Amino acid sequence: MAPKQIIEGNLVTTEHPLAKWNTPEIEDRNQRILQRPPSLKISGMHKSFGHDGKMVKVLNDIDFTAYKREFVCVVGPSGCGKSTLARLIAGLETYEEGVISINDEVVSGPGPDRGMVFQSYSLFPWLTVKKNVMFGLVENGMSEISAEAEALQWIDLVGLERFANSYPHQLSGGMKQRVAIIRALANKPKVLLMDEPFSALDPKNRLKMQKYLLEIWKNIDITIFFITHDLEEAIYLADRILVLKAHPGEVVETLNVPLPRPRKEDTFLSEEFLATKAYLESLVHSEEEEVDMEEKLSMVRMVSVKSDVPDIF
Ligand SMILES: Nc1ncnc2c1ncn2[C@@H]1O[C@H](COP(=O)(O)OP(=O)(O)OP(=O)(O)O)[C@@H](O)[C@H]1O
Repeated sequence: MAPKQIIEGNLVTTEHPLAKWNTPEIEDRNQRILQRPPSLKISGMHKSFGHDGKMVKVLNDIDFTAYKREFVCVVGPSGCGKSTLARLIAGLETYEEGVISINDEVVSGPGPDRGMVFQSYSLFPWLTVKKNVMFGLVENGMSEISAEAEALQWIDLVGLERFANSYPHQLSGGMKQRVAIIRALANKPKVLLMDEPFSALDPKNRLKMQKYLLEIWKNIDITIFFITHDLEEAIYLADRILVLKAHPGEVVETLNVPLPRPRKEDTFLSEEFLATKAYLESLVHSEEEEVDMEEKLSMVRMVSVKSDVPDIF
């Protein structure tokens, strides 16, 4: 969907397709977010990986700033570098050019200012829920007694008090992800990086977890950088959505979500929600079709190289 051109007299301006949903209240909220101190800053960042002896650029000139207590979702076609971006911010990968900083401190490796939650439940299976949450606290020098008291408060917050002494295999997927979230949050990171954390859950539990996360986020001082394939999830959760394209991964748009908060279940049915989804689909899926076509063409090229195998299709 291209921005609409508006012609007034001799003046030609372009209006964003979602402009009509950007009410003064939403604009005001967005402006207030942009005035907060930057929490995560990515400037001129480039990342390449070696493939078949050649370096292939995966992320190209990424510039993005997330502000304190902002909820940012990242969407884009498969392979556009979403997970790589999360790993770079986490300090698990190195990059060739540019700078990533958290609260003005340059990232040079993993650190306690960033918490991580991934799709696979990364809990220690040999530790109880309580010990899993206590783990990082004790590692960071807290006494066992204080860490236990702190862990129990977090466990309470997500309604798992009855399961404090259970092991991960005794929990449902949603419960495990709640533990993974509080385990990351207990260390009081500035930024919580979440890579498709709910994609293994069924739709009902996924919605429940999205609500939990919004509730937790509302109550603590944390910036969330959340990667998802699910456009509805991104719209429901985010203040802003970072849209990437693939080959190489580049920023297509940073979209202010034109939806008021608090968001409820009927948010999913609102006109502005549906308009935002249609707009994002036009950005992400046209990209995906292009990628598919490129893959199909390269397969055609592969089979068309003089083959002795008879064509059976
Ligand atoms: N360690 C690695 N070594 C080589 N190439 C890699 C490595 N990690 C990622 N890539 C490549 O980088 C590109 C981006 O991968 P990445 O997993 O970041 O994309 P994504 O957008 O998260 O994909 P998806 O949505 O399918 O999870 C892909 O082409 C992938 O093959």
